[in-house]
Amino acid sequence: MWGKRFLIPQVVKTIRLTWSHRRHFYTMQLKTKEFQSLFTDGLNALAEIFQKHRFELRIAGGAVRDLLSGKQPEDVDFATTATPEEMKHMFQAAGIRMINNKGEKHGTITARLHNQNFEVTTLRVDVQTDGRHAEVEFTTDWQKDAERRDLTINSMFLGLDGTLYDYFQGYEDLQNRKVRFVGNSALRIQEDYLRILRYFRFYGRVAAEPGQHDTGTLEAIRDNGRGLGGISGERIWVELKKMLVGNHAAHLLELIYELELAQYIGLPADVSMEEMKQVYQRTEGSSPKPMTVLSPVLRGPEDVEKLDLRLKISREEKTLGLFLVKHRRDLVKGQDENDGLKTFTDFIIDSREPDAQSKVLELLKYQGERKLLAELSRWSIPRFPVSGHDLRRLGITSGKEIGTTLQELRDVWKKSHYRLGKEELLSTISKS
Ligand SMILES: Nc1ccn([C@@H]2O[C@H](COP(=O)(O)OP(=O)(O)OP(=O)(O)O)[C@@H](O)[C@H]2O)c(=O)n1
Ligand SMILES: [Mg+2]
Repeated sequence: MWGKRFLIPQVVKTIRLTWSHRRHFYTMQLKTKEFQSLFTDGLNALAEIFQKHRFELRIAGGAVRDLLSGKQPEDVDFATTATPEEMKHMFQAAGIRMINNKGEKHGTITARLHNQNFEVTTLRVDVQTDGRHAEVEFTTDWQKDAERRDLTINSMFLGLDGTLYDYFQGYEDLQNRKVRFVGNSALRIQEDYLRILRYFRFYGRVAAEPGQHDTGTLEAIRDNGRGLGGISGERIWVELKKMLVGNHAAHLLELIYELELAQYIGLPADVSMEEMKQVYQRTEGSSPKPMTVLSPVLRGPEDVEKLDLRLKISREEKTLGLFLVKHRRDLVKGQDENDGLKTFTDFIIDSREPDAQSKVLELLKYQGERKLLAELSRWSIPRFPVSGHDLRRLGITSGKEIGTTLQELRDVWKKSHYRLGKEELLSTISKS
């Protein structure tokens, strides 16, 4: 019925295949406007330094995936054969500033050129030491670095001359809209259990239809679901949110339940999927917030509290969740055919909730009230025109009386659809 939430990016067709199958990877030339636009003064200067010192420098991972999908990458990570020490010497010799050396242990140096930061990471292999901590070992072998990455579509490198280095058929998978782990799924997941949720998120980003998973992949996820229990709530929530506002979110959330992952990520067990699927359909195309899409599986305030305890959601997300579970059934379109919005605007005007209007907008998305949603988006809270000061001027002195009169006037004003002005409202008292 509805189109896709987001257009799934078409894989770029302008790639020129220059030659194929050199050993077990092939190289291609990518020259798109998104790629060209990366070549700022900063990047050109960076490339020159690596060239001068004869170290290779390539774009790595997510940015390559995005470029091949015709999408402008948000952040671009670089990979190199130079070690962090070698980079430091190189940058120091060229008088280039390096910032926050936090990543250095894992091989990342951040250099600042022409007011732009560049994160460059040494090729590495993750070596497991005690099964919990990964120790890194630097390498100059590009394939080894590709092997430790999560998904084939995230395992490619792009040379600055536009050559694509693809060791695991990532480009083919992207064209076929397949999401696959690199090599053995279970091993990749055990290296970082968050990858289970990354798999779902990228499935939403890449796959054309719900339900086209390799059975082996789903088995590996099911077998390793418990590992999510050891992943920090913040990291889980970041991934889960991206999944919820992407394509196929209802299908993916259902899979989370089918694969028995819910308990490890703060979601209530045994909930009905029906309401969730309906809400997903209703919110299609209305840019719902992640919490709005998730809330149908939250049965009441306790479920929101539990979710917060596990995932450390923001205050704003939590209050929205509480608001939706509280009002999804009792705050509904009124009888007045000519002003269906009235129940909602009255609620907003009387509400002490911060951001009441934006919460009600999410409620209307949840309820699928598209017409009212459009109307409320254009509406702005009218100001009640009478103040205590006005009443004192009319000779009302008792604080209590001022309070009750103001309340009565507010009711008259609301009944008038907020149309009556100050004089009209004040004239209703003198008559009574
Ligand atoms: N758990 C993870 C996280 C990241 N990566 C690798 O590191 C790259 C960069 O990670 P990140 O920036 O977190 O994700 P992106 O894939 O770039 O996605 P996004 O567009 O959301 O940044 C990924 O492409 C992937 O190769 C990985 O293998 N396993
Ligand atoms: Mg990234």
